[in-house]
Amino acid sequence: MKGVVVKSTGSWYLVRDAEGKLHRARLRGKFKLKGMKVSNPLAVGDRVEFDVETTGEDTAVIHKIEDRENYIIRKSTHKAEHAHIIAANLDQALLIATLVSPRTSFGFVDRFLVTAEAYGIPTVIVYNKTDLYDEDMQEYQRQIKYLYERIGYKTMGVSAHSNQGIDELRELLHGKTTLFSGHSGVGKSTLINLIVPDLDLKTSEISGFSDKGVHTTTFAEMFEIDSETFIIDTPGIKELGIVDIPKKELGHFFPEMRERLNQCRFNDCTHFNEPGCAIIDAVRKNEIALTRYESYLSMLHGEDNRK
Ligand SMILES: Nc1nc2c(ncn2[C@@H]2O[C@H](COP(=O)(O)OP(=O)(O)OP(=O)(O)O)[C@@H](O)[C@H]2O)c(=O)[nH]1
Ligand SMILES: [Zn+2]
Repeated sequence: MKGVVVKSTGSWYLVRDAEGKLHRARLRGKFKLKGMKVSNPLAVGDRVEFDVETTGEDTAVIHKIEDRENYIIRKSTHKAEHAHIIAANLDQALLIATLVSPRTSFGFVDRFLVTAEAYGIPTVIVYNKTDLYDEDMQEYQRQIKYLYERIGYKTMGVSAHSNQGIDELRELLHGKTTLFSGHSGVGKSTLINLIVPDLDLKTSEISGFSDKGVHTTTFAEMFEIDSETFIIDTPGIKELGIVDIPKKELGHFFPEMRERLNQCRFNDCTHFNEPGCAIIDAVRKNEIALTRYESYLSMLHGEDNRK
């Protein structure tokens, strides 16, 4: 039978078959993945082939993993040189952000978008909590929308509290497997609860304490909206995992820079202070947003502005 992994604890898996039935499964023997050092052979979203049998508590045995269209990884907590696959075969990622309580920085948004570009995952930026935005903030949000849509990222405003934009959000998800990401407190759980029927995710009141270390053992999970629409939630993982991008390639992951890279005087231009740089020129002419260029420089210089 064929199925999709909807939950992975590392030792056993929950697999959804084509009819929507769930099977508790384990992996047959040892699996080696081509060319990758990973601490977990199988992740949420993986498409597998399995046999139904009864072996103790488990009712299925997975014997084949299909090649992944894409995947996101983080460094393994166990072995430094190993990667841990968080989720696989994503159609899109939603970056949930807010302008207030807590405000999401451009640095975080841009870093997320760069990682998504590197993984090849289309991203939509969703500003939640619009019910809290006053007129100035609404205007600010329109500017942000313009800024990001100009470079190809769909941006929308929603409110889980007043239901604004929720129908449009449902439409966006339909027929796709979508990863929900964003800082703690932006309203991921509240939105997922609103969208997935019969689900009761714990939503937390924002406290003054940071959640360092609390979530580190939680695993990604896939929720079914209907037979062809799924949401993947990654508790405690605010970013899109890790990618190592060489400095001289960083510009390729900014769409508005990508299209201008061949216009720089020097082939190996880092767009920092080189003469004849088409990127710096475009920033001066306001064709590239200053906040985007600032995010680029901060990533180029290895600053961590994820906070
Ligand atoms: N005003 C307003 N508050 C919201 C909205 N959506 C969520 N909240 C509140 O924001 C707080 C955090 O929401 P959660 O859904 O727990 O946020 P989360 O992103 O899942 O946070 P973690 O579980 O820590 O990752 C809660 O108090 C929610 O009630 C909204 O649209 N408007
Ligand atoms: Zn340049």
